[in-house]
Amino acid sequence: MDSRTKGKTVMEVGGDGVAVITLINPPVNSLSFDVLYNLKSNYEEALSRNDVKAIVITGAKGKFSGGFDISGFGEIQKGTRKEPKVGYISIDIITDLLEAARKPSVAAIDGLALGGGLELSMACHARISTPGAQLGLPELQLGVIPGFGGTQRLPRLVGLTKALEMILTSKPVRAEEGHSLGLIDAVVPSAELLTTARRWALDIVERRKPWISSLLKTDKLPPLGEAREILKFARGQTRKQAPNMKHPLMCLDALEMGIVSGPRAGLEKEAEVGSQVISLDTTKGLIHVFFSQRGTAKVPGVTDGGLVPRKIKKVAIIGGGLMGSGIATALILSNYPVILKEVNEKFLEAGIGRVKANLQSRVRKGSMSKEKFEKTMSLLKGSLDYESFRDVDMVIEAVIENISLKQQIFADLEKYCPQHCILASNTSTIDLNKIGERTKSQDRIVGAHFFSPAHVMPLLEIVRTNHTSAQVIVDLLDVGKKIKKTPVVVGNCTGFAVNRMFFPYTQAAMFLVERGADPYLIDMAISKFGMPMGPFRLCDLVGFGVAIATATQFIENFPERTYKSMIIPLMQEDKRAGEATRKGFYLYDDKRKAKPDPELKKYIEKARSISGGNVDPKLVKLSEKEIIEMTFFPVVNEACRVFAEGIAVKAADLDIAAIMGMGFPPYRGGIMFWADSMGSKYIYSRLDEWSKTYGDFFKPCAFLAERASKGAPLSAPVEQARSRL
Ligand SMILES: CCCCC[C@H](O)CC(=O)SCCNC(=O)CCNC(=O)[C@H](O)C(C)(C)COP(=O)(O)OP(=O)(O)OC[C@H]1O[C@@H](n2cnc3c(N)ncnc32)[C@H](O)[C@@H]1OP(=O)(O)O
Ligand SMILES: NC(=O)c1ccc[n+]([C@@H]2O[C@H](COP(=O)([O-])OP(=O)(O)OC[C@H]3O[C@@H](n4cnc5c(N)ncnc54)[C@H](O)[C@@H]3O)[C@@H](O)[C@H]2O)c1
Repeated sequence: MDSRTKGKTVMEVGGDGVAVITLINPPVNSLSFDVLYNLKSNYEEALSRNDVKAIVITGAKGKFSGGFDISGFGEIQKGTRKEPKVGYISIDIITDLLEAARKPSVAAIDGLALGGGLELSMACHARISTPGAQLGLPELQLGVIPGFGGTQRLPRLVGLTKALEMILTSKPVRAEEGHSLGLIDAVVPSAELLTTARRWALDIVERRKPWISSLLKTDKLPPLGEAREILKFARGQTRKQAPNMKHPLMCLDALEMGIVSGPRAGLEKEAEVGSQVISLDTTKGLIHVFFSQRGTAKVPGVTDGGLVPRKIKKVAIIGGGLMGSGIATALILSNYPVILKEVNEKFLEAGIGRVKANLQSRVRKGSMSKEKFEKTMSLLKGSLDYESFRDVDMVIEAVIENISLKQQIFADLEKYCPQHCILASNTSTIDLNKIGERTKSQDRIVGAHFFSPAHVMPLLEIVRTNHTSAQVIVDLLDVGKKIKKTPVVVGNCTGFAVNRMFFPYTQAAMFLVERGADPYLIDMAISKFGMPMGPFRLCDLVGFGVAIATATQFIENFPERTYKSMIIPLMQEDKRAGEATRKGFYLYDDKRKAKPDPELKKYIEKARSISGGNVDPKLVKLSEKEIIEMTFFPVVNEACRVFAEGIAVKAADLDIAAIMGMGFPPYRGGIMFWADSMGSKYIYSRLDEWSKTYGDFFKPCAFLAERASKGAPLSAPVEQARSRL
């Protein structure tokens, strides 16, 4: 393959008169422009050759195609590649050359056919797949729309309702379901895939099998009135679920056009809006997230040294509380045998009970069978001592946040665990060097910071100290992948990356209400921005005990930039400690529904008199934009410090950490990506102005000041920015 080209297709013509065109672009045979243009020329050749009667399209190495090459969108967005004429690939090549050809084609699908991959196969005259193949149109999740005819062909093959479900949820179906839906014509074992597809193609030529153009099918489409009602409902749901995104509605426009005005008009509309969505900010954010998420496991100096992850056969967890039970659940769900250690029978039983409850909720929802539940639970063993730790490969400590207790535990672990055993802590704030102070095992001590609930939240912060060995990080990255977490490797400091970046978020919100802003309007503005909930609702959910313990760490470690509000401690004194006590910033009913509490005013006023601050008329009437800036720019400021100190290797890691650890809206691309969309100069100038009026909590850090002075992006690598400065 030419090193400048990205992928290719090859064509082989058999003695049976079938031309097999294979898509080759590892690792997922994505459809780069090179692959698509090669496919076109192979196709033209196949159509012009007298020895070719029919065509089979397949993918190399057990994968049909993962869709259009996503990096192509980035090239178009950056202007490094000119977008082809609107509709050129979808109409000129896929529809007019391929689907309308005089010779039939069959798609032979192994592994996956996603996005453009499935769309290409839907333009073929039949689809044969192997069992378990994944078929889907996940484009909306990337901020784009199916742009190779998927909005037109999928409803015609599987019906409008199912097509909408597949497109709007981005969820693929398996081959077996695809077969029952009419998307797949036959499911055959892998070894028979190509022979069956060839025979099928020749059968179409001989008219033993129907020659079907998906685009011209109408039998699965509902009558027009009904279709309009279905689309109206889908639009309503989409507006509710994705209020800040335009592309899902634009996708529905293309679907509707095809149903109302016919498939050709639909294809044209799809091509038009498909081209428009590429330049939306939300699309840029989502594509950045796609690559950043896959980049977190690439750690310079760690994963590029040829180290192979060691096999972790057995894991021990110390502490079966909220976190320990969640971590145990995540591990046994991925088939790791786990020992759970607790202080006494009662706590052990409670811990195992929590794991059981986590799994039972899956059984209740129908996502886990009773047999699988029993089998999974059988991987968990309880223990009250360290005897069974003698053959474990990894320990994760998850006891209460108490430094001397953790130090004692690590000293014990050194005695009982084998020498190769990884010693991990789930601490949220404590310096790992201190935890390991009483051991000689610094090279195998690492942070495995899960987020609550640990079996649900997708992020795993892997915290390395200056002594943690690269092998231990590689091992933990592998465990993270196996338990389906996105790992982010960060350095050791108070709060690591996520908690440290986000500590100013709640503090900014407390500051604003003490100066007269309405807490419920703040929560509303932040939810509208796309966070799962606002800072006050979040404090209620986390509980004031945890909130105070965490705030104390930041007050101790970063006193010069911590806003010390008494609102939460005052409420806690009155035994309102958040949702668990049914009273916090909100009042909670039996169904845990939150409602504002007029009593809250009393605590705010008292806190204000303690801090000595005054109501500021400007802050009473903040616009939504101002609320967002005053709560998130301090977060950006702290993220800059985290990046400048090398706690995160790449700014993109902080984006993923913010999205997966705090629920920052993915379509905004993450905290640093979002900040760069506004520019370092602007953020610096706002923080600088507020710090002059309201104090050092808002003071921009040196890194931000430096980048702003040169107009450099915050996310540029640290060295590169230095050399530009
Ligand atoms: C004018 C243009 C119109 C275009 C119209 C068209 O309708 C648009 C599309 O088709 S958009 C693409 C739709 N496809 C997808 O969204 C699939 C995205 N990929 C995935 O979901 C997964 O990668 C997977 C299920 C295909 C494989 O998952 P797995 O866990 O096995 O592996 P990774 O996710 O780690 O991926 C391995 C490497 O492959 C790269 N990659 C995957 N898909 C694509 C792609 N479509 N384009 C480019 N690159 C892709 C991924 O980045 C990984 O790369 P590394 O460098 O990290 O190894
Ligand atoms: N709660 C969160 O949201 C959260 C999130 C991330 C990390 N963390 C961290 O995880 C750790 C645990 O937090 P949690 O919320 O699960 O606490 P928790 O109080 O729910 O559970 C701690 C458990 O540890 C047990 N324990 C205490 N000493 C022990 C010992 N010597 N041997 C075995 N078990 C012992 C206790 O009996 C208790 O069941 C803390 O370090 C915390 O900072 C918490």
